[in-house]
Amino acid sequence: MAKELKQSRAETFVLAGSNGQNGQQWQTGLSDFNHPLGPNHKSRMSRVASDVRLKCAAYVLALRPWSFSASLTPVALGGALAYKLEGSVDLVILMVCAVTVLVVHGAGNLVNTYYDFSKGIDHKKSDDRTLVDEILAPQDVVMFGALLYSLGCLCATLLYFLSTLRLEHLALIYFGGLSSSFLYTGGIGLKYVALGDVVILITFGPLAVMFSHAVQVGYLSVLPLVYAIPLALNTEAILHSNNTRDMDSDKQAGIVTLAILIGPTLSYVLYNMLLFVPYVLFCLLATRYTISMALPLLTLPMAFPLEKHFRSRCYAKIPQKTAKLNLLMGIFYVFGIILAPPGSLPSL
Ligand SMILES: CC(C)=CCC/C(C)=C/CC/C(C)=C/CC/C(C)=C/COP(=O)(O)OP(=O)(O)O
Ligand SMILES: Cc1cc(O)c2ccccc2c1O
Repeated sequence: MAKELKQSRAETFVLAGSNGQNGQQWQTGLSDFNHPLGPNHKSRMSRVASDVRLKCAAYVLALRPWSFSASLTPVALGGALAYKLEGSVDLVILMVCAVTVLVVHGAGNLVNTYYDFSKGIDHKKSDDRTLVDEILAPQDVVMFGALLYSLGCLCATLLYFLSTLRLEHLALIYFGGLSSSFLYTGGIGLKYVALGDVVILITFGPLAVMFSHAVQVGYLSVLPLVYAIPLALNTEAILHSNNTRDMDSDKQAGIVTLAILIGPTLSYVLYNMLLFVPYVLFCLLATRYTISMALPLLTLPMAFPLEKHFRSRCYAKIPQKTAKLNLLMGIFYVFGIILAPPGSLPSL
């Protein structure tokens, strides 16, 4: 009985997100009576189909796709740099690289879901309630995570055959990204000892941009590391707002994050720095090198309301809203690089 209740709660939760599917299900149910093999056959089929759909929706929700901009924009940036500074971009490599990074990021989110739940950090009011609300079982999350890591390794192997990058360099960056995604909450759990911010700054910034650039051009370069800085700072703003929001519950659970260490006032100062320093960098690039670097400044009007919400401690949807800003800033940054006149961008 309790199990049925939980399942129906999970179904309601998932269906609530699937715009207007209910009406369609009603229609399917009525047409069951006209099925040649009898009403039960079709209704069982449609129940199985709807179960599969619900399960798939639950898996997608568990990945927390709102955060995917954080891994897609550095891949696009690495590709744009390769195109602009080296004159080449292979769209197949770009796509495979995007899938590789996305899949490792998704797996990292699942590892985070599993360990936060097993350590009692996620609770009824948490953002991530996949396991708390029993939408999926812990074993489902483990299996899905393992599947994504395997898919990531398959994609990395494909990249080895598509790109001229040396195996040792490809493996170094790929397994660096993979182990960061696991160790963020798994194993030693870097997030729980205030090192999560460093992991995010490195993996979603220099590492991912360098990976995307290297598979395009076939060698490692320090240039992508420099270009990654503005975007990495903005991505870290997503995590820092997340950790500031969760400060009290994280403290209660006995873990330490940077937000807990510095307290709410300095957290506000840090959030502002992470939010606005990239704009200062874009201003410098636009005035000293090329005006196309001013394109990301178009997102500035989105940043001010975020600062205001943070100041008034309305943290509720700040990580998701910062992720939206991150996506737009990344897109404009990439276009700024693509549209820059030849030879106008800073190179080392
Ligand atoms: C270079 C290559 C090949 C891959 C890099 C791929 C990436 C970007 C991996 C990073 C994976 C990673 C560290 C994921 C963790 C994601 C994360 C920050 C989850 C949020 O954790 P919490 O701070 O617990 O947030 P919630 O409170 O919302 O659960
Ligand atoms: C779920 C989640 C939550 C976050 O706060 C993130 C912040 C930066 C990068 C990725 C993030 C993420 O995947």
